[in-house]
Parts: sequence; structure tokens; C-alpha cells
Amino acid sequence: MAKFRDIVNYFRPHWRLSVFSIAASSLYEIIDLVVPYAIGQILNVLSGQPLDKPLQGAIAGFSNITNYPVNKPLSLGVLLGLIFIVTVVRAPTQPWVTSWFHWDIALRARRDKNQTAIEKILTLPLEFYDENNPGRIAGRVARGISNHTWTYPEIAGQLIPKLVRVLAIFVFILLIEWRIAVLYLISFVVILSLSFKTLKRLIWHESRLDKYMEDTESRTSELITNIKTVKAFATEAKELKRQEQRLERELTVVDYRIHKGYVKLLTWQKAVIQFCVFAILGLTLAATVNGRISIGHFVMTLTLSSMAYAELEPISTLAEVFARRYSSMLRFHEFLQEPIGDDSAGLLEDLDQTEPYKFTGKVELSHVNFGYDDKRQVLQDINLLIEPYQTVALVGRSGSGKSTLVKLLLRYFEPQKGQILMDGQDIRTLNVGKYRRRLAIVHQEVDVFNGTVLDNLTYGRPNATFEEVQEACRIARVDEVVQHLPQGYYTVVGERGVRLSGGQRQRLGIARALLVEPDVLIFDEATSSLDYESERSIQLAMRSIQGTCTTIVIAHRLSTVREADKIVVLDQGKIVEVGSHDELLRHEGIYRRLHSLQETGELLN
Ligand SMILES: Nc1ncnc2c1ncn2[C@@H]1O[C@H](COP(=O)(O)OP(=O)(O)OP(=O)(O)O)[C@@H](O)[C@H]1O
Repeated sequence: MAKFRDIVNYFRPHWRLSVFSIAASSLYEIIDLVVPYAIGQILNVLSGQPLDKPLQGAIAGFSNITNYPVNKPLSLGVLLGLIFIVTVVRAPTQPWVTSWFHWDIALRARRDKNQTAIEKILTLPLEFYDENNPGRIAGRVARGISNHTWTYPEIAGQLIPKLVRVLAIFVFILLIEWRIAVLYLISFVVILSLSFKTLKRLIWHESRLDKYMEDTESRTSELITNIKTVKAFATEAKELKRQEQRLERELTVVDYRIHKGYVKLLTWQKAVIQFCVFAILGLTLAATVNGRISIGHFVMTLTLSSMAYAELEPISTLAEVFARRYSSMLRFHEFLQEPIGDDSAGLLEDLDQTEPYKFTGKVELSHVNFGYDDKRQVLQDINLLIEPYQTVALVGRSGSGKSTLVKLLLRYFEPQKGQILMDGQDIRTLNVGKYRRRLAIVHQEVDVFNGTVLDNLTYGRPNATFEEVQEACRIARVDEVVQHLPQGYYTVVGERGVRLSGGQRQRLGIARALLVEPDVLIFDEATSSLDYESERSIQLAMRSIQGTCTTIVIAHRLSTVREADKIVVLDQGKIVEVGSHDELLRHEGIYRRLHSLQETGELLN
């Protein structure tokens, strides 16, 4: 659970500068009070009343230095000089000593935390992405960081210095007349504590609103990702209505609960403040009439207390803005606190500086059990030995656990029981990044990054030579695709470039995988979305790879796996058959049934 402390810690690396700039801003707020004080003293000079003792001392000192007699003009001159320093001389220095640092800290923290968020995104386990869609994650990060950035200068540069000013005014008034100071203190404590109570309730509504907003954003992002399905089913109106309902729900909370709450808060605050100003006026007037304070102190007390009460509104607005942002800032910290896998930290090491692993490609799964949750075992007691350079096919009905087995091999998840060995070493004991670099996978859906074809091909091995790229492209038949692209290998593809077809992307994925010269190459239904001709060419590519590294092929189309050294049939998370194509056909089992179904198109039970 994220806490207020996490928001403070966000700026911790800059604490020295932060303390300095907050202290400087607060000092400027106090220095400002010299003006009404000096005006009060000018009134005393003009009305023939004595100046305050410290000021009398200062004027006498000044008279000694300048040899100028202590009289009205000297006193007025010193007071005017004081006002000049506080207003005219101070003005150009303030922005540099205060605003500059407040924004400097906020902007540096933004850069650092963006980096932390990216590190988090790169190291979070896959399960997190199964449960949270990109819109939700991106929204949470963007809103969290921008709210921290805006909040810091407001709190450090305004809220805290303003509170210090209010406190300083209290001290000034206390020195003049304690009875007025007591009324002043009570009114502030009452107003601030009641406001705080209301804000706490509003923060609760804000956190509800934040959750609702995330839901809306998440759905909008899904709509963008799945727009083809939305269009195909013509559900635009339905989706719009659903989003309208969500937006309406947000409006109800933000308008009737939150906004109305703030307006109510302001209403009673204003009423109480005006009442207090009036009470202070009465008390100060009484003190002046009774001769307890001078005219100068009368004017000064009224001016200072009005200044303090005038600060209550901006203080309240700043607190309100902070409250509005509070829950989204906490949600950002909750995101940063999401647990990463035990081994994920190693993923950010610069692996290019370390000696890479090299395996023969012997893979052994021993009594492996796995479930995504406690309720259901997806893989049960899997025992499988894959010898170096063998080609092994994983087949079975949909949902039988083929992809899960590969995910365990890639260490996206860890088995709850049993172990997976690579060349006899438990893969959990290996550096995860270095280990994964020796494996390559071609998914059914190949990700294409925005960039040139060449950038995409060399994604896993940026220093590959052009000849190596061409060779991989020849094997994967990408060369045929590249020939027809306007700038060949330098054609921009992806988001802002040429759109590649599913089959073209798959070939690109295969060439990309081949380029890293993996010890274990995995095809996850890599040929399933290809036309017959492309499938044949991929099969030929696979045949030419066969024997050069350990190859694991997940396939629905059994024609792709005919030539595998070993076919492993999975059913409901268990290995039920193992053998070559011919051996399995001789056996009256699932493989034979699947095979005859695909050959004849007949449905067998
Ligand atoms: N991230 C996940 N969280 C929870 N359950 C999952 C997850 N991924 C897969 N499953 C479940 O695990 C079981 C095995 O899924 P898996 O994807 O491994 O099967 P498969 O044999 O590869 O299926 P297909 O051939 O359809 O791709 C399925 O019942 C599926 O619902």
C-alpha cells in the first residue's frame, strides 16, 4: 500500500536543495511583513507616538554612524529605506532563489521517475500485463508523474511558505497584544482543522474517481487495440453507450461529491474568515481606545491579520489541488511497488559487457507442475528430455498447455514443483537475461517496432553484419518480401511505416530469431497464419535449420511437424504420447485422431 511518505520520498534525492529553497521562500514571506510593520511605524512617527524599542536602537545606531541627529526626517528616511530594500531590491532576487529551484527539483524528479517507471515496465512479470492493459498502465504512470511535477512547486514554493507567513504574523501580533493573538490562533486552528477533515473525505471520493477514470481509459485503450473486432461486429454504438455511462459515473462523483464538497468548504470558510476579521477589528479598536496599543500598531495589526486571513483562501485552494491529485500520486507509487520477479533485477544489467552463455541445447523437464493460480494445475508431472540439436514438436488440443510449457522454458513463469535443466543446470540458477539471450522464439503474432526492416531484423543482435542479415533473410524467405519494398531493407515499417502482412511479419520474426544464432529455437505456431505457399517455404526454412540447434515447434497443423525427431502430445496438461510421426500413427491415440481429422476433415470423437 502506497502512503503519503512515498510522495515525500519521491523528491528525497533533492532534499538538500529542497530544504534550502523552502527555507528561502519562507524567509521571503516573512520579509514581506516588514512593509506593514514599517508603515505602522511611519504612522507612529507622524502622529508623534514613540517607535518600537528595537527600531529606536537601530535609528540611534544609524545616527551615530552618519552623525545625523535623531529626528523625524531621519526616522522616516530609515523606514523608507527599509521598505525600499524589502520591495525594490528583493524583487529580482526572489525568482532565482525560490521559483528556479522549485521547478528545477520537480523537473529533475520527473526525469528520474520516468526512468524508474520505464525500468519497472521492463522488469514486471508477464502476469502483470495479462491483468493490466496498456491504457491503464500508461495512464497511471503519466498522471502520477505529471501530478507530482505540478504539486511540488505548489507545496514547496507556496503552501509551506504561506503557512510560515501565517505563523510569523501570529508572532508579530502576539508581541503587540496577546488577546488579539489568542483570537487569531483559535480561528486559524478551527478553520484549518475543519478544512482538513473535509479534505480527508474528499480525498476518499477522489480515489474513487481515479479508479473510475482508469477504467474508462483502459476501455478506450482496448477499443483502439480491438477496433477491428468492434467494426466487424458493428458494436460502435454499444461501446459508445458503455463509455458514456462510465463518463456519466465519473461526472456524478466529480461534480456532486467532489466539486460540490469544495464549494461548500469555501462557503463556510469565507463566512468564518469574514467573521474573524470583524472580531479582530473590534478587539483591536478596543485595545487602541483603551490606550493599550498605538495607532501605528492598530493599523499594523489590522493589515497583518487581513494579510493572514487573505492567505487562507490560497492555502485552501492549494490543499484542494493537492487533495485532487493525491490518489493518482498514490496509485503511481502502487505501480512502482508492484513486485518484480526475484530474478528481474538482473534484466537491466548490460549483458554486452559479460561473457555470454553457450549451451549445447539439451533441455530436460523433470516432474514439472505448474498452475497460473492455486485453483488449477495447467501442467502436471511433465517429464521430457530434448537432446541437443533435436527437433521436438509439441502438439495437442487447444488449452492443453503447449504455450505454457514454453513460457516456463523461457522463465516467464517458474514451476511450482519440479525443475527445468539446460545442459544439466537448473535454469533458476542462471542469469535470466544471459539465459534468454541463448533462446529465440517466433510467436504467432510477430511484434514489429517502428523503424526500418533492418532495425527490426537486428533487434536481438544489433552488430550483425549485412551478409549475416541477408543469409538469415534468405533462409526465412524475407528476401522475397524485401525486394518489393520501396527502400528495401531501409523501408520504415511499423506504426509510421509500411504495413506488413501477417505472413511477412512471421518471416521477419523467423529471420530475427535466426540472426541471434540461438541454442534453442522455438516456433510458437509460427506458420499457422501463413498461406500454403508461405507455409511450405517456412517448412523448408525450418528443415534447413534442423540439426543446427535444438528446435521446439508448437503446431496445430500436423503437416509442419511430420519431420520432427520427436513429437510430444499434450492433453489436459499431461504428456500422453511421445514418438515419431510414424510411431504415433501406429498407436491408436490422440495424435492419430488429430491427424486423421486434419487429413480427412472428419470429426472424430
Ligand atoms: N496468463 C494466464 N493466466 C491464467 N491462465 C492461463 C494463462 N495463460 C493460459 N492460461 C490457461 O492455461 C491453459 C493452457 O494454456 P496454453 O496457452 O498453454 O495452451 P495451448 O495448448 O498453448 O493452447 P493453444 O493451442 O490454444 O494456444 C488454458 O486453460 C488457459 O486458459
